[in-house]
Amino acid sequence: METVLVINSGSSSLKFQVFEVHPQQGATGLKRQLKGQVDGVGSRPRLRAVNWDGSVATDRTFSTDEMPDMATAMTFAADWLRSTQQHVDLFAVGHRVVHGGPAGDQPRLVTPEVLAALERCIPLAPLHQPHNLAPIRVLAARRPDLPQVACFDTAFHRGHGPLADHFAIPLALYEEGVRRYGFHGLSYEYIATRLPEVAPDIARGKVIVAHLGSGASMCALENGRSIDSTMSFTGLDGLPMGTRPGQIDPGVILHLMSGKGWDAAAIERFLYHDCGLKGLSGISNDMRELEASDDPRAAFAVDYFVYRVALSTGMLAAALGGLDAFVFTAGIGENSASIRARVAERLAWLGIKLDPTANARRNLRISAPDSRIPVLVVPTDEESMIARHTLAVVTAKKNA
Ligand SMILES: Nc1ncnc2c1ncn2[C@@H]1O[C@H](COP(=O)(O)OP(=O)(O)O)[C@@H](O)[C@H]1O
Ligand SMILES: CC(=O)OP(=O)(O)O
Ligand SMILES: [Mg+2]
Repeated sequence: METVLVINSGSSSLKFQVFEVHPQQGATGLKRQLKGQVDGVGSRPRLRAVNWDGSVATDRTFSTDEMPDMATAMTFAADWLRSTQQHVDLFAVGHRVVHGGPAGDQPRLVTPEVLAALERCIPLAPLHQPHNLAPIRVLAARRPDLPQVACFDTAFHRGHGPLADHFAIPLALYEEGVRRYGFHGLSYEYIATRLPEVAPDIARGKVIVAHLGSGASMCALENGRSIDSTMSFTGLDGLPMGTRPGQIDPGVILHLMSGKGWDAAAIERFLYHDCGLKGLSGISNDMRELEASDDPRAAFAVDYFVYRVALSTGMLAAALGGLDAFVFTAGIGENSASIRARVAERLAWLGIKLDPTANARRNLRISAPDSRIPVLVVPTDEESMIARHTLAVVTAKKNA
C-alpha cells in the first residue's frame, strides 16, 4: 500500500494524517487511514490518533515537563508514527508551511532552492516556520528520493486585490515583499471546497469564515475566493490569539524599544509567546481553561476575544459589501458553543440569530430559521487539502 503522510504544525498543536493513495484515480484516489494530533502543547499535552474506522490507535497524555514544546511534540509523534507505519510505502509527504513569501502562490515540490527560500521566511513566522521546515529537512536527508510538497498558508490569499494587499507605506517596501499576505489559507481553501457540497445556496455568495483556534483569523470569501483577511504580513495581525496580541498600534512596539529598552529578540518573544489570551488572563492560552475558570481575568480575556471577532466581522462585511453567511471553524469555532453564541449575540445588529439547540448540538446550520444570515459550523481539514495538493503536484511532476 502506498501512502501520503501529511504534517501540520500549528501554534499549540501538531496534526498528522496518513492517506492511502491511488494516483491513477486522481483527486478521488485518497482514502484516509489515520488521523492524529498532539494538542495542548504548552498547557496539557495529549497525543491521540484514530484509524479510518474511528477506532482509537493511541491516546496518551503528557506532563508539560515531558513535552514542553513543539519540538518534543514532533519527536513523540514521529516515534509513534514510525512504530505503526513500518509496512507502508510512502508515495509522498505533504507539509503545511505557514509562510510562502512573495513567490509562494501555489504548492511547491521541495527542492534545495525552495527550502532555502522558505528558510528566509523564518523571521516572518517564528512560531511556525521552524517547526514546518524541520521535518522537511530531516526527511530530505534520510530519504532524498521521497517527493515532499510544501503547501502554504499564504497561497490562497495571493489573489487579493491591491487594496487588500498593501499597507499604507512607501511602495518600494511592497516590492520588497512587505505585503498583507494572510494565513490559514489551507483551512479557508478547504472550507471553500466544502461549501458547495454542504451549503450550495450560499457557496457562491459573500461569506465570512472565522478560523478560531490557537492562532485565529477571519477571511472574507466571495464566490469561494479570498477577498481579504485579518492576518497580514505575519501571523501577529488581526484577532487576539492564544499567545499573540492581534492588531496592535505599532507605537506600542516603539514604546517597548525606546521607552523600555527592549531589543528585537525580547519584543519577538513578547509578541509571539506572552500576549493574547495568555497575556490578558495571566492564566492560560487555552480557551478551554479560560472558559472553565471563575477568575475575572479569564472572563475578561474571553470577552476581549469575542469583541474582536465581532469588530472584524464588521470590517470584512464592508470589504465584501454585504454578507450572505457566517461560518465558524477550527478548535474554538468548532468546539465552543458558548463562544459561538456570544459572537452571534454581538452580531444581532446584522440580523444574526442562533438556534440554541442547533448550536449546542453543533449542527451544520446553527442559525434560527428567521436569522437574516445563515450561520454554519464547518469543521476544517487542512490535512486533507494538503493531501490533495501533494497528490496533484507529485502526479504532475511524474507525468511531465
Ligand atoms: N471544547 C472546547 N472549548 C473551547 N475551546 C476549545 C475546545 N476544544 C479546543 N479548543 C481550543 O482550540 C484551540 C486549538 O485550536 P486549533 O485549531 O487546534 O489550534 P492550532 O492549530 O492553532 O494549534 C485551543 O485554544 C483550545 O483551547
Ligand atoms: C498561522 C497560524 O496562526 O496558524 P495556527 O493557527 O495553526 O497556529
Ligand atoms: Mg491550526
